[in-house]
Formats: sequence, C-alpha cells, structure tokens
Amino acid sequence: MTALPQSVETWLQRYDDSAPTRCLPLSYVRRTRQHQWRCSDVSFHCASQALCQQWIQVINEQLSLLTNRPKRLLVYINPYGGKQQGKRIYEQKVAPLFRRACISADVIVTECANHARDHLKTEANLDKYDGVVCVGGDGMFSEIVHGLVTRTQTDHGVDQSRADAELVPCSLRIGIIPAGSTDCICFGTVGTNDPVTSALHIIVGDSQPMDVCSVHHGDVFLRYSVSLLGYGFYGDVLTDSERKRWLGPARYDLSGVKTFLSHNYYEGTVSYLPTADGLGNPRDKVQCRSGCHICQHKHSSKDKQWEMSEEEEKSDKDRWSTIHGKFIAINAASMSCACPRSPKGLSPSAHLADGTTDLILVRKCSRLDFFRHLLRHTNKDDQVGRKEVAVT
Ligand SMILES: Nc1ncnc2c1ncn2[C@@H]1O[C@H](COP(=O)(O)OP(=O)(O)OP(=O)(O)O)[C@@H](O)[C@H]1O
Repeated sequence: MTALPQSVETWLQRYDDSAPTRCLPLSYVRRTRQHQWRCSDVSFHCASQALCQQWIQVINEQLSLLTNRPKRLLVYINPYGGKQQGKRIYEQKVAPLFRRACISADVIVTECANHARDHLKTEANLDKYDGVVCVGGDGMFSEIVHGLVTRTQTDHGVDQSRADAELVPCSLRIGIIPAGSTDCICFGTVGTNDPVTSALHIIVGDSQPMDVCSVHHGDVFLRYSVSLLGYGFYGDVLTDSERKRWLGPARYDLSGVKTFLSHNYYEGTVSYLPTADGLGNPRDKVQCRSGCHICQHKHSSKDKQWEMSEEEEKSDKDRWSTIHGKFIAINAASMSCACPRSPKGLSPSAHLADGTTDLILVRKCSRLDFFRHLLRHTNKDDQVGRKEVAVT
C-alpha cells in the first residue's frame, strides 16, 4: 500500500461511506513555495471493497476528531473591491474547495458599502455558523471586524464607546479571501495574498489571534483598527485615494504622489505608554509567526495586569511619555503591514497579538529625506534607520 500523504491534519475530504468502491480518492494540502498552499489528489486502490470501507471509516473517524475545522460558514463578497474580481475568485477558486471539504457556505454579495457590517451587527443569525469569511480587501475585513466586535459587545451589554471598556472577545473566527487592492491583512497573517492558500487555511481550521485597537475622540468611539492607524501622510493618502476609487489599485500611487508633493506637516503632542520590558522591540528583527513566543508571553503578562495593585496602576500612569513636535506622519502599526509592494512592511517586527502597537513618528524633514524614508518600505528590513524617524 502507498503511504498516506503526510498527517491527517492535511487531508481534505470526508467520505460518503455508503457507496461501496475499491478506489479511495483523497485530497490533501501541500505546501509549495513562498507560503503558498495547494490541494493535491491521490487515489488508493484496495484489494477488496470491504477493506476500502474500513479505510473510509477510519479516515472519517480521524477527520471528525479535528473539531477546529469549520462546517458552516457565512461568506460576504465585495464585488467592487480591488479589480472587481471578488465573485469570480470565490466561485472559481474557493467554492469548489469548500465543497470538496464538505463545508456549507451561505453567500451574501454586498450591495453597498457597510452592507456586511450592518448585517452582522443586527440581522445575521451567528449561532448557525462556525466562522465568517470576507472576500475582498482590507476595507472589507475592517467591515467584518466592526460588525462582529460591535455585535458581540451589544449581545454582552458592553458599551464600546467607553475607551476603558473591557471588550468581550468574538467567538467566531474571520477568514479572509484576498480580492482587494493591497490585501495587507491577509499578506501579514498568511504570508501571501493567494485565494487558494487562504481557502485551505480556512478549511484546515488554522487560526491566528490579532490585536484590535479602538480609536476614540473624547467620549466618542470612532473605529477599530487592526493594521495601520495613520495620521498625517498615510491618513491623507487614504482619504484622497477613496475619492479616486474608480481608478482601482492605481489610486494609491496617484494619491501617494499627490500627497508627497504637497509635503504637509502637522504640529502636535503624542502621548504613549511604553511597553514593559521583555515584550519585544520594533527593531529586534523577531518576525511574528504562528505560535510566536512573544505573543504567547503577552497572555501571561496580561493576566498579571488584571491583578495589578492600585500602586502599580498609579505607577503605570506615571510611565506615560510625551513628544511634542512637527510631524509628517504619525503611524501606529499593530502588525507589520506587509503587502506585495512592501514585502517586509512598515514595521517588520510588529507582532500580531502581543497587545502593543509600534508607534512610528516621522518628523518634519526635507522632501528628499522623506522620499528616502518611503523608499525603505519597498526593500529594507530596518524601516526606521533614518534620523527623522522615531519608533517606539
Ligand atoms: N457592494 C459594494 N459597493 C460599494 N462599496 C462596497 C461594497 N461592498 C463593500 N464596499 C466597500 O468597499 C470598500 C473597499 O473594499 P475592499 O477593501 O474589499 O477593496 P479595496 O479597497 O480595493 O482593497 P484594500 O482595502 O485591500 O486596498 C470597503 O470599505 C467596503 O466598505
């Protein structure tokens, strides 16, 4: 008998053991280059139908033990994200894999912006599903995060407008099928923006915790952020690019050049609470990956935080630092923000789930120096080596 492909965790198919046959086809996940996964098939031929039935029974039993695999998914497709290929990508590349893995999916093609967010907030019957999948880019993922987090807080009576509210974690996982312009969140979590790879990660039940940062203005809740919170240059690029959505992904280049030429700067004061020692450093070159020891360490330090005495809390307040100045960009990166254009990202060593954000301050400087800083995004590990850039 041929050896079975790798471990049972990589097998895809469940079997209908009612159909007697001597041939046993099996689909499994194969890792290829650059973080990409593919689905391969292999057929085993048995000496008798009875033996084949035995194999099928054992395989079914083994697969049913993998309880982290989803069986029912709620899928939202943004038909207008990126190059407007969301529907085609889902139907041609993802749906056949879900069918093969016996995953049932309820699909909603969004009709307008915030359709998915509002549906999740109020209407969706979440008890029916093991996870939510978004087919689109970072904006679409953000909609799903807002919908799910808000719904969870409402269901648990938590007031998310309070900056100090202790949010209840969502019970459903979110899968991303990349079909946007930058797909930075997919790239930063999976290592590639390939729809088939993402579908296979969803099928085998992989999961990766992520920090969610809430943004408030006084008592008013503004939004959640999971990747880059940008004030100044990046905020201006995004605002301008939204007006040029009809241009597709090229809008980021055009808005980037326009904002760069305007060379605006902003004067202000930034206050922040430095992380405790041992929680990683934005320049320590430790890349966050699945099972990252720094993100795991965070859980124990957070547990400790809940037990902080009043004095310890007070001294925490004393630890706040303040920087005043003129800035071209004030960025808070909760993840590396890697994407195909910037393979290492704006903050290559940012951690996905360590409970901290990397604060990157770009002081007012000449156009040439700022251009040199931007160039680093495309090829350098150390994004902050220049004197006008401070990182903490
Ligand atoms: N049916 C729709 N019509 C118009 N806009 C929509 C629709 N569905 C979702 N949207 C909005 O489209 C915006 C952009 O979508 P998405 O993130 O999928 O693509 P993108 O902006 O091209 O990619 P990226 O965010 O990775 O750059 C989202 O903010 C979302 O709110």
